[in-house]
Amino acid sequence: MTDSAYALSADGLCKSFGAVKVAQDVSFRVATGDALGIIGPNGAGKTTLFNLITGTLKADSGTISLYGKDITSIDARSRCHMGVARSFQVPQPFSGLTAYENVLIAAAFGRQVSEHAARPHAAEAIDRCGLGPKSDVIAGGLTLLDRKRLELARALATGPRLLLLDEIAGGLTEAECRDLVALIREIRAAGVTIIWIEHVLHALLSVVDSVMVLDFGQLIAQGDPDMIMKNPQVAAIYLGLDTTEEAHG
Ligand SMILES: Nc1ncnc2c1ncn2[C@@H]1O[C@H](COP(=O)(O)OP(=O)(O)OP(=O)(O)O)[C@@H](O)[C@H]1O
Repeated sequence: MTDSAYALSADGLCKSFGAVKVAQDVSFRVATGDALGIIGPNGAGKTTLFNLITGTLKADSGTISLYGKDITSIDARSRCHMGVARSFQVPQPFSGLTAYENVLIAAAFGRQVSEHAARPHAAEAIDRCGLGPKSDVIAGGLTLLDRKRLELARALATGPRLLLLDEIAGGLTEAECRDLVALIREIRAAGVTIIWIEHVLHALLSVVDSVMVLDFGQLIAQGDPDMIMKNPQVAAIYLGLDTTEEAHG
């Protein structure tokens, strides 16, 4: 595949906070239209990787390309305008504004258009995420599921080509989780490339084409979800299971 066939290419990303290495020579690619899952224990560096991709953090070394274009030295705002959007692990709406106003601001900012021109995009994102009946509700008063939907709606309103989801299923009931998975599938089917960090494995595995595993900032495995979940190193590190012969012996 040519470089531009990849929505995202990361090569040799390194990032440290003082002595703590949170990204250690991380390299991976996501083909356009694919969905990649990222798993790993708490503190493995997953969210940091998102911050490096969105540009809110600068890598110490390594490069990031979006559709074949090197964006390593491009700032976060420009990356957003180029089609990179994210949801946050803890929803971060403007809590005093309505759901619609939150999405409208995202649409105007992400698309670099006037408030007037942003309105149809905001309305579409609100509807797509099932927030139509709640559009006039103050964001701070929304339920957890609706705040997660609002996170998605705000990201979608920017018109993303690459959508980064950070633990969006956490804290939801089974039924809410199913709704969210259906919505993410729809977004993906519309051609948006997805990278999804998630601890709720059954939700993640029902959507993604491949999974990569981070531990202490290192990419320790990547590939087909079934193969990854059977990988003894992944079981030992991620699930805390000892799968060695001795453990069974
Ligand atoms: N801005 C920062 N300054 C210093 N240390 C940081 C900063 N951001 C993250 N860290 C540290 O980097 C490590 C990786 O954090 P990160 O949030 O990327 O992990 P994570 O895999 O997303 O974890 P979780 O699953 O708990 O969300 C942690 O030890 C964290 O405390």
